[in-house]
Amino acid sequence: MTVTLPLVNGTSYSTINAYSKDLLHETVKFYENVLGLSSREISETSYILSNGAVTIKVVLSEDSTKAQEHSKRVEFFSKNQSSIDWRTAASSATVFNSADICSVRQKLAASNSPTQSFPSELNPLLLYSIDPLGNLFGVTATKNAISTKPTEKVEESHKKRDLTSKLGSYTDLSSQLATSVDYPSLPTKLNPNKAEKAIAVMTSGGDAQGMNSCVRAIVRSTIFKGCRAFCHGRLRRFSQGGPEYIKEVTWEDVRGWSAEGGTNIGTARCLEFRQREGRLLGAQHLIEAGVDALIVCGGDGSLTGADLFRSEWPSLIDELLKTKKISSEQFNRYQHLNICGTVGSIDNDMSTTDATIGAYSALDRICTAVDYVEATANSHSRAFVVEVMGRNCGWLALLAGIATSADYIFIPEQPAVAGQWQEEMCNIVSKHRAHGKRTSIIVVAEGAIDCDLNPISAKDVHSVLCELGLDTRITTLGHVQRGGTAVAYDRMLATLQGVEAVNAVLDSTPETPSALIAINENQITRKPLVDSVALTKSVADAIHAKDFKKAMALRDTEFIEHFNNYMAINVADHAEPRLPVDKRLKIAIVSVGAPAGGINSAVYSMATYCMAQGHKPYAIYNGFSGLARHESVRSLSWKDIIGWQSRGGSEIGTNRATPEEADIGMIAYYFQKYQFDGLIVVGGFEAFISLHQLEVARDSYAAFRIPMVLIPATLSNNVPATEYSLGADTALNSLMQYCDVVKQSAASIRGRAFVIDVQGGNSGYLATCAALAVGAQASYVPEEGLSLQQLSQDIKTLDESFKKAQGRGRFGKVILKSSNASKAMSAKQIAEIITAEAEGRFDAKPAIPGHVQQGGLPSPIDRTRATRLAVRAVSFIEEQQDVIKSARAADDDFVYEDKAVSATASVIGIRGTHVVFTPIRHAYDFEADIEKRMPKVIHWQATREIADYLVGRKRV
Ligand SMILES: Nc1ncnc2c1ncn2[C@@H]1O[C@H](COP(=O)(O)OP(=O)(O)OP(=O)(O)O)[C@@H](O)[C@H]1O
Ligand SMILES: O=P(O)(O)OC[C@H]1O[C@](O)(CO)[C@@H](O)[C@@H]1O
Ligand SMILES: [Mg+2]
Repeated sequence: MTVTLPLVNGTSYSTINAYSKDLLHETVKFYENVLGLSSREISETSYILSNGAVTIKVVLSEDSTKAQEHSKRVEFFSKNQSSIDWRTAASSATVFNSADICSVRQKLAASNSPTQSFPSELNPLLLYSIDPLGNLFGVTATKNAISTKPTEKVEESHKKRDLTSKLGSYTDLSSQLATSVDYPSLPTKLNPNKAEKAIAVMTSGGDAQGMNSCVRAIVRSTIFKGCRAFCHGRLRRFSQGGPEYIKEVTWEDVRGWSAEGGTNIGTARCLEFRQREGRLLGAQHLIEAGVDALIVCGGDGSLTGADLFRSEWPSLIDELLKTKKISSEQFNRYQHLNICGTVGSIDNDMSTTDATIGAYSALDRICTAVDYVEATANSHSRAFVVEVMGRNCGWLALLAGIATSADYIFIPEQPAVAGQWQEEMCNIVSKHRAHGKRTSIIVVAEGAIDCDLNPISAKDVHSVLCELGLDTRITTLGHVQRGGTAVAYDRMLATLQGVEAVNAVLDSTPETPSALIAINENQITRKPLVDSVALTKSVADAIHAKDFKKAMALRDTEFIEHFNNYMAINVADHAEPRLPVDKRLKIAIVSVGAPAGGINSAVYSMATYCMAQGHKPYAIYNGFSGLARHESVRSLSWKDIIGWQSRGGSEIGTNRATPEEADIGMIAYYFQKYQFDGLIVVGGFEAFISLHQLEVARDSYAAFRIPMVLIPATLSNNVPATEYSLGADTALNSLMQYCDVVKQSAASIRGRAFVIDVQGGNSGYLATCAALAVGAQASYVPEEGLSLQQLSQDIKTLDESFKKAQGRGRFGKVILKSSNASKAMSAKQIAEIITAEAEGRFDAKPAIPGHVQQGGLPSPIDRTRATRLAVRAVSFIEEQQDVIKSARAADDDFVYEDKAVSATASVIGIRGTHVVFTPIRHAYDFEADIEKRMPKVIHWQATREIADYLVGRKRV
């Protein structure tokens, strides 16, 4: 089945891309859940965005009768489309809208419905519709009518994906059909007043790394969309100064800002704004400066203020009119305050978003500091109490605790029991010492309290440890945590959120609730500002009311998951295991492929979590060939893995050989010998192939009839069934730092560009993300290839840009070229072509970071994600025991084809807003391009468009 949906003019590429993916996913789910086709009966799924249309393709297997019948059904329906005429309507209206669906309904009802000649289970046919806001609807066509409500399943998935808050109002389809109301027009680029719109950005509260990227993205996106950009330059405060402090800014003003720490437009905490008079003055200044929309980048406090400002706006302008501070024209024009929030704060304390801009950079500073402190602590066998920021939120302390495998943490959400924490902490520290650890690291959040709300300070903890007899020091990290430049994640988050904030204010109507731009797992989302503020406040209220259970529940689910993981792995091998003896397993871990940041963290977390549960963890050293040749299996003890959480490379070695290459028979023999109950494979595409080989080999080798999970880990980020692989973030940071350095060198020379060769096999992920993070002039990736026309266009753009530079700094340029983007042209050759074409006006040099991209120490993101995925993988192995056991009971007759059994070998991945397990068989058969060693669907495609337009790159 192929469905082609024409794109709406002006709908952002990222929206369409994201929803095409959802649509494809829904289609497959529909086939599986509604029509009962198994994944094996669906032989191909893909979507293509081209020529102003998205084409969703689902090919059903020819050898399935059910599938054939369904195909006939679709074919019949397709043939009747011309008489129904909805496709014509769709192409003129450019969407399937309510009117089109109405017309299908009427015409189908009037016609002799074709459905009656088909078995009843094939009756439902789902029509999909994407409205101009990107909402996805499903409609069921049955014998006599088209049900006007989205099917239950689609409705459920609506709820799950939280489209309502993501994209503004979701109007029930049935009411739309009944009244035939038209969808609101898409305003982003079509807004007739766009040229008149003045969009201002301000940063507020404590500074945070990444705020500059956010401002840069807002300014450039605003200008790109044909509006005027303003910054509250030296204003520094909402209500201080006059309109003269709100300055118009140009494209060039924000050049190079992504690589700078802090916020260049200044920030402050403004007491006056907490009072109505302060907000009144703020309103007056905005109106006098002619600002139509305001984007605030700040923390929970700033956004609380912004929300209050929004709610008070009508009364503020009333008063300004009455007191003649503004004219009646101004009053009429500025009736509605168009305001939007992006969350910039190192504290990560805003509800409804997983991360705030700056939080991961601050975490990076903390982890680096603790890694440094570890070395001196180890030398003296000392204890260190490390105090971290976070105000009333324990996120930084919790994540730092996981990432550095700290011995104990204090966070406000889970206060220590007054009078008891001393003994508990000493107990754990002593046990760790007894097990051979020479250092003790205690992380204390600055807002740490006990359950009576008494603050617990670093000094309090220090005294207790001294009493225990430990040579103890305090390190207060302070503002170092807000220092330095942003990590890649924050630059990307800030950039994508800045772009989305501009879209949100342009989409906004007086009826639209003000948006907060959030991120949930990997997806940029919009949430109603008012709800986010209220939820954030309720966490503080709950803590204040000593309702810590509620406070914890109100933090996002990821926070709770991190907390539980920390608690579990921290008592590994010391406390009584959680599971009864008969539930305890032997679980092995093996690394396959190239080293990647986070592999050690995954092994550490897997092993410690296994110990906490009562399982026995085994490491297979040096990949499958190590096992086949040298029986390199060792059970891991707590002492073996001290410090692994934060180490780079792979302590258990790694090897590219797949089981078949290594000797699958020998591997089965050793699996049998050690009686493994579960296997975790960590690695990239070879690991993916390996897991598939093991699953297929279950047919012949009983030893593989155990639950098996792949934790994707590769800097290429090319493993199917996940949008994210461990190691990609570490690599991205290494590459980004490298780019910053050469960019600075290029800027000093004035007229120079560097062409940087980027690793990643056939995947353009690294080059694409690095381009976004550093503001590269262009990136060439294998998915697109490199045409001479595009190169020539990029040289022209470079030329224009250097002309504008007129010898000023900040104009250092980099071009990123994935090694496999072109076999014909290397980075060196491209640099030579650019130099020759420039005829002396500027030059270009190649730069090859090579294996530096594998990174040194794993980034905090890779460490903490590794922990999360490893704990989930072990839980999966536990949960799947019963399924596999009952299948195994049949022995020779192992139910190989059974869907549930085949799903016991899965890839754990992050997809959209969820951590999901995808059966390896499904991922291999339908989601992988084995020849290219790539997933079929490229999820980062949309960011390429953004990266391009933010540097003014033109596509040919
Ligand atoms: N309840 C409120 N009412 C009005 N304005 C507020 C309120 N809370 C905060 N603000 C405004 O926002 C500013 C910044 O708030 P705050 O100091 O809490 O920082 P933040 O935005 O939370 O950032 P961070 O916590 O990262 O430093 C305050 O100085 C004040 O101007
Ligand atoms: O910038 P100041 O006034 O020192 O404030 C420090 C506070 O700001 C933050 O760094 C950000 O909110 C907090 O973690 C810390 O409590
Ligand atoms: Mg705050």
